[in-house]
Amino acid sequence: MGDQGLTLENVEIRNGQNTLISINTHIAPGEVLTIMGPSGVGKSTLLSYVIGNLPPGFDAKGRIVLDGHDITHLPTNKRRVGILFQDDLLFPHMSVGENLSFGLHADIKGRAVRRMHIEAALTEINLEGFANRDPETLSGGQKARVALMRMLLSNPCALLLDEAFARLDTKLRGQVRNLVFEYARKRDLPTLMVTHDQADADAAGGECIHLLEFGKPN
Ligand SMILES: Nc1ncnc2c1ncn2[C@@H]1O[C@H](COP(=O)(O)OP(=O)(O)OP(=O)(O)O)[C@@H](O)[C@H]1O
Repeated sequence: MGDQGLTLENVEIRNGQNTLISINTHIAPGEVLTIMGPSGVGKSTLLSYVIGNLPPGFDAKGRIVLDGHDITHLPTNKRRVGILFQDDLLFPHMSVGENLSFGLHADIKGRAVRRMHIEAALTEINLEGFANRDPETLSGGQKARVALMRMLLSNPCALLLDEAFARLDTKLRGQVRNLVFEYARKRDLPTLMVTHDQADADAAGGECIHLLEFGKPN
């Protein structure tokens, strides 16, 4: 068994001739690494490399190692990396329970067993009895909690946050952020957060890397 946590080993992402990002770092279980920097510097592209979904036109070098396993060449669905985006909308044509079921790991089989997991998950986020609700009838905070839980139900071993709180108003932002960090700590998930908001970085409390225009950390 290798080191626990998420390692980006000499990762370099290029867009044609330009080096966009160059990073070499390790995030221990339960810790948050924040990445900040100007728009277009390549923050989201880095996260897409970590989940195995680099857009066409980019090249990347370097290894991604999760809990001692080299996941660099694994398909996205085998990486055990969860991601939350700012536009993490719930599927509107599905109930809250069906949305959660979408996240629930495929290894969990049987209708009754899956329903039990979903009920437990709803209780955990204080939304007991919400399984049949239409997501459109939920408040912003409730939707954010369901989106978080949908992602956690896939049992990720690392967490990525791509401006995940950007659309929430200040008060809600703080609450949802605290909840996400609480889960990350509780489940010992190494967390890589991209944000423009210093308050997110402050709340995370861990290391913060500021990327400059050409992707070089200062
Ligand atoms: N799918 C794509 N195809 C081609 N170029 C892309 C694609 N996605 C992003 N880019 C370009 O790659 C560069 C990095 O984009 P990226 O979204 O990673 O930046 P970012 O730092 O996350 O920016 P922001 O803070 O605005 O979200 C930008 O110049 C962008 O225009």
